Amino acid sequence: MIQLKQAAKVYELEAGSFTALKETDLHIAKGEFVAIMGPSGSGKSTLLQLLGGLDLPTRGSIAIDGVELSGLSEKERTLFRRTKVGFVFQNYQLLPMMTVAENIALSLAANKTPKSEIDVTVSRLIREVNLDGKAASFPSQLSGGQQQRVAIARALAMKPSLILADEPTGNLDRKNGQDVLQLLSRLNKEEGMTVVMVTHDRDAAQTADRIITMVDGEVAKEREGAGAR
Ligand SMILES: Nc1ncnc2c1ncn2[C@@H]1O[C@H](COP(=O)(O)OP(=O)(O)OP(=O)(O)O)[C@@H](O)[C@H]1O
Repeated sequence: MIQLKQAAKVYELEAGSFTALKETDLHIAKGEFVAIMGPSGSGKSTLLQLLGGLDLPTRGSIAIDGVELSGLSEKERTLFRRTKVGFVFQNYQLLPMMTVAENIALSLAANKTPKSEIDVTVSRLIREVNLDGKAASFPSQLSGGQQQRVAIARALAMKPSLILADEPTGNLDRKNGQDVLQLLSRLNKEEGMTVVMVTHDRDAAQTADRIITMVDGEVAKEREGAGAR
């Protein structure tokens, strides 16, 4: 599914260059659930951005489903991202002036999906993330856990094969965090989605099949998570 070969990310700054990710080889199989842990600044978000084609490596290569991302034009990469990858962020990133249904429908509308099809898909997704009755609510009227479930529904709208989540439970209390983890785990186990999640929370990481620990821009440790058992 995802193959990094000697992929590195170097930022050029006025003070000199800074290596956020050292040459990394990494393979993530289709249907795998991987957690990425590590201290602040260790390169977790940098790695996640490369995995989703939000950014390109300065050296080395990254391929998703055999497609070499550096070989795509900016436009092709945007289309690739929009159809293959669902992103979930710590702060949800919902549009405050739009309802739950409108937020979920955004990428479908951008892709010129017919209105009747959008309505059916949005209803199905609202049910799937357990937000029945909230279609017309605005994000500010929802709890953090509910907002994150809207963000997950939005990420699922284009039927991506890969979900990338950056600290999806970071702003949530235990119960809401567990609901979000259960949802990600179900999408992974029952719908075969590949999930890569950055987290600071050891318990959350245990949801995964494999836990990767980054230190100073490199993969320092890999171990099995409870999800694999
Ligand atoms: N656009 C950028 N320009 C310059 N340096 C950057 C840029 N993005 C990230 N960095 C640096 O790269 C390093 C890794 O950042 P990254 O966000 O990947 O870390 P992280 O492990 O996700 O940290 P956190 O847990 O705090 O989110 C940091 O030292 C950061 O300052």
